[in-house]
Amino acid sequence: MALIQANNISKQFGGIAALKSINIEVEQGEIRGLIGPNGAGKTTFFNVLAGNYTPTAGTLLFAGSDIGKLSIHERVSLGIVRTFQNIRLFSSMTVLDNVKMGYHARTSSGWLATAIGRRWVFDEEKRLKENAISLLERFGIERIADEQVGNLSYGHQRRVEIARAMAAKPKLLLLDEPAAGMNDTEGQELVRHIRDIRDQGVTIIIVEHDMRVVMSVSDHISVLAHGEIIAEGEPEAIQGNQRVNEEYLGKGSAAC
Ligand SMILES: Nc1ncnc2c1ncn2[C@@H]1O[C@H](COP(=O)(O)OP(=O)(O)OP(=O)(O)O)[C@@H](O)[C@H]1O
Repeated sequence: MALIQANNISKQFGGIAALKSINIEVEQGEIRGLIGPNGAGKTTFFNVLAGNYTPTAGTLLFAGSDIGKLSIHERVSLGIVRTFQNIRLFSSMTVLDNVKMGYHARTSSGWLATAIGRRWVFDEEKRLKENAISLLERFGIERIADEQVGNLSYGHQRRVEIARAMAAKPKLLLLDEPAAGMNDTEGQELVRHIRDIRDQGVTIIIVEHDMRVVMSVSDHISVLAHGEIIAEGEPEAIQGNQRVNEEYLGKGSAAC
C-alpha cells in the first residue's frame, strides 16, 4: 500500500489554479523528488500534505486513512513532518535547544512542562539532551551544538532544521529545498544524510531546484508545471523527457 495517496487534488487561490486535479502515490520507504519551475505548485502541494492548506477538491490518504480533515498538529502526531523553504528555526536559541524542541512536536505538553520544572522533568531533560546530541552527531553538527542558530551559515541551518524534524520521529518527511544555500560538497553530504534517513524507514518527499541533489537522491521524480503533473519516472528517464526539458530542465534550473 502506498504511504501517501493524493487523489485528484486541486487547490484554487481566487482565480489561480495552483494544483489542477493531481494524482501522486508515494510508496513506503521511497525517496520522491518533486521538481518543476517557479510557481508550479510544489510548495502548495507540501502545504496540502502538511495540513497548512485545505484542498479545494480531492482526497488525501496516509497509510490508507483519510487525513484530509486533520489539523497540522494531528498530522505531526501521525508522523508527517516538514521543513520549510524559508528556514523556520528559533534564531536566538542554540542548535541544541532547537533540536530539543523537535522532540516536543509530537506531544502537546513538553516544553511548557519543562519550563514549569517538575521533578521528573530533570530526568526527562537529561534524556532529551542525550537524544538531541546523538542526532546532531548523526548530522555531523555536534561541534556547533551550543552556537546560536542565527549565527550559522544557511547550509548549517538547513542541517539543523532536518535534525529537528527527525527529532519528531517522522514516518513521512517533507523537505522543501533542503539544498538551498549549500555548496556542492554540502549538497553531496545532504544526499548521504537523506539516504541515511530513508534507510531508517522514513519515506521522503523532496522539493528541490538543485538538480545534482534531486537527481542523485530520488528513486522517482514527479514533475509539476502550472499545477499539473507533466511527467513521472526514474531520474534518468526524467532527464531524457522532452516535455520536462522544454518546460523546466532546459530553462536554467541548476545543472545536472
Ligand atoms: N497563499 C497563496 N495565495 C495566493 N496564491 C498563491 C498562494 N500560494 C501560492 N500561490 C500561487 O500558486 C501558484 C503555485 O505556487 P507555489 O508556491 O506552490 O509554487 P512552487 O512550485 O512552490 O514555486 P517555487 O519553486 O517558486 O517555490 C503560484 O502561482 C503562486 O503565486
